[in-house]
Amino acid sequence: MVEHVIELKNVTKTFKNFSIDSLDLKVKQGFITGFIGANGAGKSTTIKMLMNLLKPDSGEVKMFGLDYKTHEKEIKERIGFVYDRNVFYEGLNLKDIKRVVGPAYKRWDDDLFHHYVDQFELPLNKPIKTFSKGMQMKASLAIALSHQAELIIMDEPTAGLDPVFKRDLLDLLQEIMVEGNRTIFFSTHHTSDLDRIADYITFLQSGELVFNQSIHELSDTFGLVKGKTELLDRDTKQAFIHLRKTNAGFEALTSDIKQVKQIFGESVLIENPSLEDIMYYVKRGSRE
Ligand SMILES: Nc1ncnc2c1ncn2[C@@H]1O[C@H](COP(=O)(O)OP(=O)(O)OP(=O)(O)O)[C@@H](O)[C@H]1O
Repeated sequence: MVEHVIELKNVTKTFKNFSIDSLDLKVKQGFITGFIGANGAGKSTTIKMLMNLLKPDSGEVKMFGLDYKTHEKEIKERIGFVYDRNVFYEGLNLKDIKRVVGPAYKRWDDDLFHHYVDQFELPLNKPIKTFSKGMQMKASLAIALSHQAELIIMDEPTAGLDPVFKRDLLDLLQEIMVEGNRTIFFSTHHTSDLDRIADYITFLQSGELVFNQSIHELSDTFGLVKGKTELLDRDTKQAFIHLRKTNAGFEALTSDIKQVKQIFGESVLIENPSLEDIMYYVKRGSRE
């Protein structure tokens, strides 16, 4: 069994006004990894390369240790790609989909399909095109689970969902992790989703990987530092990715709590930043 279900090595993809440059990324098997980054950071482009919907200009994409060039069918069998825009014929209902899609997968299980359709409270006889966004997401997830996908890849699954439905979906994702060695990799702008369920966070900015770390490692390294403005000078400022002045003094992000403790001792307050704080300060810091 491979430890990393996704492995990108030196992946480069260049568009006219954007590029992903030498991206190295490993996603661990058996965990939920959240994929974050501002609009246009390259998340969808990366996900498309994982799905072989887009080919890198150079570099290597390995899924389950396998290459699309030689093992496309096997890889696709093992991945469930979940999105709201259903690629299946929109006029079809779930019963038709079972008939059409099921036989395409070696490990398709009709009983499982009915189990999830029941659990997700989806109608079997209504055309998919009449489904709400949330229902389409669930339908897509039911199909992925019915062919027993080991890796579930989702591009912004919670976008546009109401808070109750969203929570429902996140609970579901957590539930399906209990069964076996599944891996979930999904992009989102809702960092609170990740505080709730993610084990690892992959953060992309302008096509570059900022970090790919466990939530625990993040809270060990990143700190939100608050203190009096008098503490700041050219040297001490170096400890921060970015800082902003507030009415009360300054607030700044560090990726090296130890160093901040050495420099400032007890004179500053160090809090645990939210993912949103980290994204905000890293983005601002990169503009300096
Ligand atoms: N086929 C393409 N041709 C040219 N440029 C493209 C193409 N696809 C994506 N881009 C550009 O690549 C950049 C990254 O887009 P991408 O959709 O991967 O970002 P994202 O992180 O998913 O953004 P969002 O969070 O807004 O969905 C954008 O500037 C986009 O305009």
